[in-house]
Amino acid sequence: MSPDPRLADEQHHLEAVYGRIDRIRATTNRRLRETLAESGGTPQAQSERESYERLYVDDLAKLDAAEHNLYFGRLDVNGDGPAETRRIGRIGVLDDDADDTTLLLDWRAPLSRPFYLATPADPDGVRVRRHIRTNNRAVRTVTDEVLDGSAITTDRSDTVVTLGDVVNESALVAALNTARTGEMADIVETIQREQDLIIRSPHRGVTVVQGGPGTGKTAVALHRAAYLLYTHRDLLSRSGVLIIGPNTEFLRYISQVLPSLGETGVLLTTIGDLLPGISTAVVDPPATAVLKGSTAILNVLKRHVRAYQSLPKAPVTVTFDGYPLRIDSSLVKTARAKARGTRRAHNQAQREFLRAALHGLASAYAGRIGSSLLDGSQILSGSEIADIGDEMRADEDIVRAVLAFWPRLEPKRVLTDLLTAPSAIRAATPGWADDDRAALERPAGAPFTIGDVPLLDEIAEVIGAGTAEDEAAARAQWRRQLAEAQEALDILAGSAPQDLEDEIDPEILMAYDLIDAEQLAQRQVVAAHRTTAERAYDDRTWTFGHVIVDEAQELSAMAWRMVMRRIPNRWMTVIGDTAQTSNPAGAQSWSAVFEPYVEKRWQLHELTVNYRTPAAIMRFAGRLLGRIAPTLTPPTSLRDNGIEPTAQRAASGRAVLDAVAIAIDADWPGLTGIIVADADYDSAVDALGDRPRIVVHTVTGCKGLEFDNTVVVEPAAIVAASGRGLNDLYVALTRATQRLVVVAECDLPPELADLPGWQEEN
Ligand SMILES: Nc1ncnc2c1ncn2[C@@H]1O[C@H](COP(=O)(O)OP(=O)(O)OP(=O)(O)O)[C@@H](O)[C@H]1O
Repeated sequence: MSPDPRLADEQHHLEAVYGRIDRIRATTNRRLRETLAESGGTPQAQSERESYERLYVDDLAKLDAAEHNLYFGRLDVNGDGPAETRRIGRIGVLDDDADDTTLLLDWRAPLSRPFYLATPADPDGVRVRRHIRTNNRAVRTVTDEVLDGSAITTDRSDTVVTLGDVVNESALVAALNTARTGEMADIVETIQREQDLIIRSPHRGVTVVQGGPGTGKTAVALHRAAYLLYTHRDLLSRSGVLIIGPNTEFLRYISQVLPSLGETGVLLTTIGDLLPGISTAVVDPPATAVLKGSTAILNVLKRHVRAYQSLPKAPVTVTFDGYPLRIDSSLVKTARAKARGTRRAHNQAQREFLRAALHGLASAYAGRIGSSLLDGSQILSGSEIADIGDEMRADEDIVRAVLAFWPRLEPKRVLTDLLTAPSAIRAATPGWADDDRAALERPAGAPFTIGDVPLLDEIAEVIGAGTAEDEAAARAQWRRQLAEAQEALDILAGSAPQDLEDEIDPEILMAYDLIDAEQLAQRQVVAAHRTTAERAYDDRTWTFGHVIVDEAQELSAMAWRMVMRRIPNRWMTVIGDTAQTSNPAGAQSWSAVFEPYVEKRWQLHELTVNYRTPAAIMRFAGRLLGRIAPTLTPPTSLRDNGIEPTAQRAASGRAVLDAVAIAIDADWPGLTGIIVADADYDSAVDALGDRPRIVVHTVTGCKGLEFDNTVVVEPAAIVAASGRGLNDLYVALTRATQRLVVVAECDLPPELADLPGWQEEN
């Protein structure tokens, strides 16, 4: 058989593309070297150099990341105009010839869209859609789909015709059958119609993507991030895109997808890591999680903060100018009323408290020294009394004594004070049951949990503070940065309808003003060389341009408040499956989550095809869905690989050991995941030792991940371990792309009892 001329044709084009990429790389490398060789200059010049350095390094990283399978698709189009060939790649590439010829169209460009949407029934002008597989800069295969009956089909056996709703079917099946590596791959070559509609959705509010396991929700969310960054580059490169995932293992799993699409600089984080200065993966017990996750905790936090605004039990005496003065309950009460009357956050209102208390002390002092000998009336003027108040402000002892009744607060300290003191909990929870109070309490020295992070964020709001680290950093930098801070304050004064209006005189700035100014200054001036993601990560008050939440069903109501604070424009993509919720404080319905924030202005999209789990496995897993969420339909598996799932009875006490032995002995191709209840995790890891291509996960840790083969250990233990045990089992059973083996010592749930190989005990 003669060589396929299409291969030579595509190879020729591929070489033109890589030739151009190599030239871009050489130029960027040269510029980087030149920038690194420069030194000295003003701080401004240095900062600019750092920006350029970052830009060049980023560009090089993007070229490297997109190198693999850079060119993958081609459309031969004959619409109304002349026939046209469009070549589609992971990133767009223009030639450096006189016409800037398009060598590759970016997959996100509108002209590329028919690659994902065209069908024989609706070809949209496309005559032939071609898939090009390359490896190491060489074209390996070329597959054509002829979409228009008039086209002359090349006489090759790999020509397939699009079937039903599935677009690019042979490439899709090949992608789905590829062995997993433990890192998620992009799906840019085979995005399906229902996925494309979400990825390119123009909706500017909350877009919710609900779909069963394996329906490509995560893939869709990541490609939507890439699409939005491409389409709204100016806006989103300044404000940033935030992706929130369930745990760091999951974030690691998905971390390469965006770089492979030429996008770096998106901030990926978990709820436990979202607040600057704290990082936690510790999970609360279920009863505690429910209490901390519900908005009923808001009043508890507010009451607890108000408890710091205290009254002296006995008068405190301070000395001014040799005269003893009393800080008593009535003086503090008056100052407290003034401070509360500002309706500002605790730390911000401290200034008014101090002013009012010093005014009270100054008046008392004036009463001692300035009363008329004739009638006892005050002979000092109001402004003289104010001057005395100012003098007192310079007296550290007086200020310290006054501020004991309105101390400056810091979120971690406030929360720790609450959770570790039964008396504080009791005072802040009137009407609560003692069991609930006990569930909130934790021993001194215990670490912060994921459920604490939204509480810390909420406290930071209530007291009007960043985290301690922020503030310490801001104070240290303040003197050096006053000039920039002042400039930023002007911006603040000019743009923000905030309650700082009356405080832009630099002479009377308090620490919190300077923090805001400094943060703004950092944003606008000083840190120009840091990426948007880095700046956003360090700043609690950063607001993003777009936020994506994956496994969103796991977020509590309090976690949603924290997320919403970071996205005031509410432009979000939220993906999840309420049937997979394992957090007892997580979501049962999307309307309950979103209506408080956007009322009816959110859109729901459903994905219905399971690209991951073969039909034979889904047959069993789907039965559990009937018990978890009878109204949801299990997704339809795209593939049936002919491998039946099986179950094996383990000997007494040997379920974990048998499961590990099975995984090792079977030596299946690809990646194998052993999924166990939390309590069995350590023994499974010990039994496995260090094995390539076999990993152990807990049911919660495997969320969002997938393996070619899975061994699910002791379903009864998984179900019994939590109130959402059935959901967890459903997640575990749907992780496999090829085969599933269940190993159990106890009886299986009835839905699984007819798994091939399982022996009921007599
Ligand atoms: N159009 C597609 N082309 C190729 N592969 C796809 C496509 N859509 C989904 N996949 C693959 O299917 C698998 C499941 O996708 P993904 O993890 O995004 O699903 P999910 O809905 O987030 O699942 P879960 O809820 O179970 O975590 C992944 O391997 C993904 O790459």
